[in-house]
Amino acid sequence: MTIKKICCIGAGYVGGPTCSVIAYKCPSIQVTVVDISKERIAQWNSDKLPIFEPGLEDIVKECRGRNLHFSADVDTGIRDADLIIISVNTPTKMYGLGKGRAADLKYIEACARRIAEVAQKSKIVVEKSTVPVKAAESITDILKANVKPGVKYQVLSNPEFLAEGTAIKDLLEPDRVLIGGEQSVEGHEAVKALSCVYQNWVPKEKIITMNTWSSELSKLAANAFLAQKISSINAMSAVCEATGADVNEVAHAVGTDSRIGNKFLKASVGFGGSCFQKDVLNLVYLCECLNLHEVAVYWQQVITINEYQRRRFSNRIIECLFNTVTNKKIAIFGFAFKKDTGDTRESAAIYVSKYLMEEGANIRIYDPKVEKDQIISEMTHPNMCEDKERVSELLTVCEDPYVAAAGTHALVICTEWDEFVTLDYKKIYDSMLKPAFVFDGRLILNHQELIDLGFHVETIGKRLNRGIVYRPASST
Ligand SMILES: NC(=O)C1=CN([C@@H]2O[C@H](COP(=O)(O)OP(=O)(O)OC[C@H]3O[C@@H](n4cnc5c(N)ncnc54)[C@H](O)[C@@H]3O)[C@@H](O)[C@H]2O)C=CC1
Ligand SMILES: O=C(O)[C@H]1O[C@H](OP(=O)(O)OP(=O)(O)OC[C@H]2O[C@@H](n3ccc(=O)[nH]c3=O)[C@H](O)[C@@H]2O)[C@H](O)[C@@H](O)[C@@H]1O
Repeated sequence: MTIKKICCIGAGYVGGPTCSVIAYKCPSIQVTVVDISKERIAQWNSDKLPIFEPGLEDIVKECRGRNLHFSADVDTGIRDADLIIISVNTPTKMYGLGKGRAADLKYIEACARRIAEVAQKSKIVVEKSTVPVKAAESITDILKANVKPGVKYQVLSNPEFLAEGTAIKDLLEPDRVLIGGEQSVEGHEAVKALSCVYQNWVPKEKIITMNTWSSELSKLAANAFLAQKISSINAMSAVCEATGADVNEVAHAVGTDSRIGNKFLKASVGFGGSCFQKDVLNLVYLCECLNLHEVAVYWQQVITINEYQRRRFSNRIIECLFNTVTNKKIAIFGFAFKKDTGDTRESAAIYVSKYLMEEGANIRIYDPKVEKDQIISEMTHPNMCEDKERVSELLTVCEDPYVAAAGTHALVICTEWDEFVTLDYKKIYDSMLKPAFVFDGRLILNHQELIDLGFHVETIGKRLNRGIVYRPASST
């Protein structure tokens, strides 16, 4: 079977970039990305794309209108396609059975029901969203229970491994593409058809095929291993601070062992993003449902350490600021969950800001890519705050880092944006209240330079405390 038309349901961080790259690399395939959100589709069709991702705009501009289309007409997209990619959100369930841990599959189910309702010819349905093991079976059950005469479905698992901020590079040069399918002749044919799409730019040896359940579990396992690596180094950072060891040196020593590898060993204020926490919790819930208590407890600890790290860092800020931040002004540099993205989902900055505001601090947030409305919506989300008015009293969003820092007691780095490294810290120091504190939650700044300027510097996994040196602005 040759794929000529692809429809992707879900024009989000995954659906948008993934299908843009498919359209870019496969000019003979017509790719339509559909979404129930008319607003999101309008943004994809505009000059200001709904997501910031280096390299994305150029690809969209080249392909849009040629073989890449964004449409709010979900039914037509489904009806015309040979292959449908489901790329809708699978957030953690916030109610009912499995609340706070299980993945909410209601959007996936809605897609399956819509496909069954409108499809008039056979289709390959590709599960790209991250799901618990056996979700493909549920999709198959829904499709088969509502099948029309002459229509056949094959459901494949094809999880996505892109990381935000590097999505286009990850999609153009993936470490691997994973395709799981039914172990039958029809299943193998469907796997082959999807594999042929990828072979337009991905070397064949990088396309790994396996059974559906292995593929679904591999995605959860990959994210759990990555998150576990960060929690491991963050746990070590606490030991470093208590002993005088330096977490960067420890990470370097550990990471040069090729069996361990040097990636994902950067200690931080804690991992954020829409997926690590959600997917590890999803795995924990799966293990609990399978009666694998010890395994569930093991993976839960990855989340516990992450929460501990965010709390530990925030507590250190309070302790250093003479055990009270009430009415103090604190600048937060960076609100995105990592650099090169405007995404703020589960960002550590949200938690640090929340903890400090709970203590009565005035928070001044600056992020080069996150809009004011987005920051306010995160900080006033019902899960985050009980008193919206209090938040608006204590929170200021600034469009300039120097304005954000001026007149504050402390500066807190929450995101590793490159521009934070090259700011004029002399100018910042001069504009701050003294003693002026810097809390580097990303280990990106030149600490010695800051200390020489007169700052009191605190960071993760390293003791820099030389006592508080007060230097009036004029003497530096
Ligand atoms: N964000 C990331 O970096 C990665 C995400 N994933 C997984 O990919 C999936 C999608 O994630 P994101 O793209 O970040 O989500 P997102 O929230 O950015 O986008 C999902 C889109 O699906 C749309 N949608 C929901 N139900 C729909 C329906 N019934 N019909 C049409 N459209 C519908 C929503 O309106 C939304 O625009 C999730 O399962 C996630 O775990 C996997 C790898 C990376
Ligand atoms: O399933 C997903 O959604 C994706 O989740 C992550 O991608 P992403 O969350 O976009 O970004 P990462 O680069 O993994 O960073 C996640 C968080 O960990 C933090 N991090 C990362 C690496 C590190 O060494 N230390 C560290 O604190 C980052 O700052 C960020 O807050 C995975 O890297 C992707 O492979 C996966 O596809």
